Amino acid sequence: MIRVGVNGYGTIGKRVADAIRAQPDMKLTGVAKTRPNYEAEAAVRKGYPLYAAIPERSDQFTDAGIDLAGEVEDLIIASDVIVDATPSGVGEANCELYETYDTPAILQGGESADAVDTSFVARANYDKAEGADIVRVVSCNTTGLSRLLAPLQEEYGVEKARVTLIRRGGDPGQVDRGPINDILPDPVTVPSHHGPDVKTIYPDVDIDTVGVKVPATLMHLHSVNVTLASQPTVAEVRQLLSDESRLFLVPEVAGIDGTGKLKEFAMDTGRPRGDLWENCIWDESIAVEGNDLYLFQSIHQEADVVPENIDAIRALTGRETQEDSMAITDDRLGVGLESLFDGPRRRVVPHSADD
Ligand SMILES: NC(=O)C1=CN([C@@H]2O[C@H](COP(=O)(O)OP(=O)(O)OC[C@H]3O[C@@H](n4cnc5c(N)ncnc54)[C@H](OP(=O)(O)O)[C@@H]3O)[C@@H](O)[C@H]2O)C=CC1
Ligand SMILES: O=C(OP(=O)(O)O)[C@H](O)COP(=O)(O)O
Repeated sequence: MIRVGVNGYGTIGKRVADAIRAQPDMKLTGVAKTRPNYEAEAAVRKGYPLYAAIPERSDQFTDAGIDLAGEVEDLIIASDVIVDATPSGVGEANCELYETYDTPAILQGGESADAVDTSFVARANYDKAEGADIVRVVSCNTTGLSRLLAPLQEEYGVEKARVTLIRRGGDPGQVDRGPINDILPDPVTVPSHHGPDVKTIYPDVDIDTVGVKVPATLMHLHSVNVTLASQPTVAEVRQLLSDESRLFLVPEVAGIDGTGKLKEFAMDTGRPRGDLWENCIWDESIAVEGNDLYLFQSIHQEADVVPENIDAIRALTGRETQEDSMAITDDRLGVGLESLFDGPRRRVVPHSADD
């Protein structure tokens, strides 16, 4: 069993902790938090050993009636791998601690690519993580773009990608973010940072991106144009993309016209927190003009990086091949939604820990 600790139990950390628990080859050693808030309460209820991320605040937990398993250093010592899901910039600062205890760590997309041995997207560059000390699972948008480019690059070749990212202003729980009533070029500079971030995964791909922030919280939306090195038909592109477990082609028959219904659909299927781990590509949007491919895809920013963290754990430890790890992760989480409409119905929610 791979012993995995989660340092930073927030939007991403709590989802990754649940995903670790669903894996047959992983044991969650515990989670580290800075305060005994509602998320700490939920962790205790789930039976996750709780560690004090900031030792000086341990008394806050005791005062709140929460028994700590120790301090964050104890969690690091007890783990083979640490998933760091602390706020942007904190992960990089924590690396010294991980190195002190010679414990490999997985950082998140808010950290700098320069701070890690490699950036990571399972479908794109799984093998690069083997033996690394510090790996970065790239941000939700970069994950979504890299997952889409992978089969296109392999099958047709990508001459140039141009993407407009319509970015949600903040997550539902982030009440200090916006805009509330505006549409902002964000970043106003062109190209945005997303293209260079994709190049940390695919250095040779020519990609330009621009970003916009809107008053939404549920998901991001990408307007994608990829100039291919050949001229497939729409049917060929559709087949290629639908063969990817982490690309969900939203069928016309579903009547899903936006991110609101996508999330409602996810909740209706019983997905924990209404999470969508897959890129959600509108099937009707797939168009080919000569060798130019166009499509819309939505990215659930809180969720799509979760299976990537699980695969990064295995990739780091060299325990499984890319294909086997992704298959285990997808099966244990229930990744893959196509069959809900055109194939045999199957489970699309995580196994429980004792399955
Ligand atoms: N949310 C998103 O859409 C996405 C975020 N990411 C990236 O994931 C990372 C985490 O983001 P997200 O989960 O949204 O952030 P959150 O703020 O939701 O969660 C981070 C958690 O870390 C805890 N924390 C704060 N300081 C420390 C510390 N010093 N040590 C340990 N824990 C600490 C906080 O919990 P508490 O203080 O309660 O203990 C907080 O809940 C960032 O790099 C972000 O860029 C990547 C993809 C998508
Ligand atoms: O959208 C994201 O980052 P990105 O737009 O910089 O790729 C991630 O979801 C993190 O989002 P945030 O940095 O707006 O919280």
